[in-house]
Formats: sequence, structure tokens, C-alpha cells
Amino acid sequence: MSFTATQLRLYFIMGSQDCPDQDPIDVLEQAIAGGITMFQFREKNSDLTLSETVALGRHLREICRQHNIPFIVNDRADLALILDADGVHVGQEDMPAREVRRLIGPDKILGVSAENIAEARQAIEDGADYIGVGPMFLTSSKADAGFPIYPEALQSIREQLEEPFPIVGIGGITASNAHKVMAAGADGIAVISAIAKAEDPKQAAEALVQAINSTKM
Ligand SMILES: Cc1ncc(COP(=O)(O)OP(=O)(O)O)c(N)n1
Ligand SMILES: Cc1nc(C(=O)O)sc1CCOP(=O)(O)O
Ligand SMILES: [Mg+2]
Repeated sequence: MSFTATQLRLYFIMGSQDCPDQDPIDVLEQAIAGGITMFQFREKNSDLTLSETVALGRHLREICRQHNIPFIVNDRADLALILDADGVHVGQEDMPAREVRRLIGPDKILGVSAENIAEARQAIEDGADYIGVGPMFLTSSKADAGFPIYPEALQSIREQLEEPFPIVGIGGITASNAHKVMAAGADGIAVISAIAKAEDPKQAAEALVQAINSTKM
């Protein structure tokens, strides 16, 4: 699947740990109906065995394929290859991005976390297609996320990059603060709880789409 920055517009991330009271398959289907543009399978600190993870991943992957939504796997290039994912997302503590690029080849999507300009430049050199910058705000979905760096940090990276490059903001983003991230120069927002923990994930995704579209630049 070829990648464009517009696919980052509403990037939904989820694993079974993020929606303990709902079926992740239903949540993903509703999120797609609500307008998400990209999906990341992030099964982390969950109760699933490896074979349950593969089975869930296959199901979620198939749903994304049916709706032409890029399916990205968090952290694990091996799982991405097993699931024939469209790409992998790695952070600074994960397998080095340049090794992941070598493993997945030139055509798959590679996302890399970066929280400053040095990490952003290195990610681009290593073959990233986009960078994830965060946490924008306080988050309860990632215990080791650290303190918020706020949209100002994303804006600073955007301004220091020599060329336009796809950037998605992440961490604590809701329909109420999404406009701040977009106004800072993000191509899109990545969320877990704003959709996965919503009573009505379709409606939650629609509210996020509206917030993104109504941002004045
Ligand atoms: C789009 C996006 N951006 C950032 C991250 C965070 O990645 P990482 O720092 O490796 O943390 P974990 O998600 O692995 O806990 C992401 N997953 N997606
Ligand atoms: C997975 C992840 N990465 C982050 C980063 O800052 O790199 S914050 C985060 C959690 C995002 O979940 P929520 O939308 O519920 O805050
Ligand atoms: Mg990671």
C-alpha cells in the first residue's frame, strides 16, 4: 500500500487491553464507520497468548483490508510480517528503525516515534514514512509516556525540518483539544482512549473528524 500524509488524519490505535468491556472487533468496525483513516494494532501488556494475539490480529487486519484502511503493527516486525500488515510503528526503545526498514522492505509503511528534532531527523534518515510526536497531553493509556511535550514541541519540529514530512501527534488527544495539535502543524492525530474507551466509538470517531476538519490553520 502506498503511503500519503492524508492517511494520518485520524489514526486509531488499539489492542484488547484498551477496551476491556467491548469486543475489539466491534470497536474497530465502529471506528471505521466513524471515519478513521489508519489503524495500529498495539497489543501491549494484555492477557492474550501469542496465538490469541495472532488470531485477533488476523481478524482486525482483514477488516482493515476490506475498508482500505492501512493496518500497522506496533513494535513487532515479526508479527507485522505474519499478519501481512501494511507497516510497523517503532519507538526509540524498540528495534532500530533502520533494521525494521531492512526487514520489511521499501514498500511497507514505517512509523517512528520522535520527540525532538534530532530524533525526527534520525527517523527520516533511517527510512521512516512518518513520525509520531508525543505525548501532546497527559495520557493514561501508556504508563511510560512521560510528561506532556505539548503541541508547541510538534510545531518546533515542523518548523525545523528542512522539507515537509508527515507528522502525527499522539497522547491525551480528545475532540476538545485536537484543534491545538492540528494548528501546530500536524497532518493528523493518533488516539487510543478517545475512541476505544468511548461508549459509542462511531460517534467518538465522528466527533474527532469534525474537530480535525474545523481546525483553522
Ligand atoms: C503513531 C504512534 N506514535 C507514537 C507511538 C509510541 O510508540 P512507542 O514510543 O514505541 O511506545 P509504544 O506504543 O510501543 O508503547 C505509537 N505507538 N504510535
Ligand atoms: C501509544 C502512545 N504513545 C505515546 C507517545 O507519546 O509516544 S502516548 C500514547 C498513548 C495514547 O493514548 P491516548 O490517546 O489514550 O492518550
Ligand atoms: Mg514501541
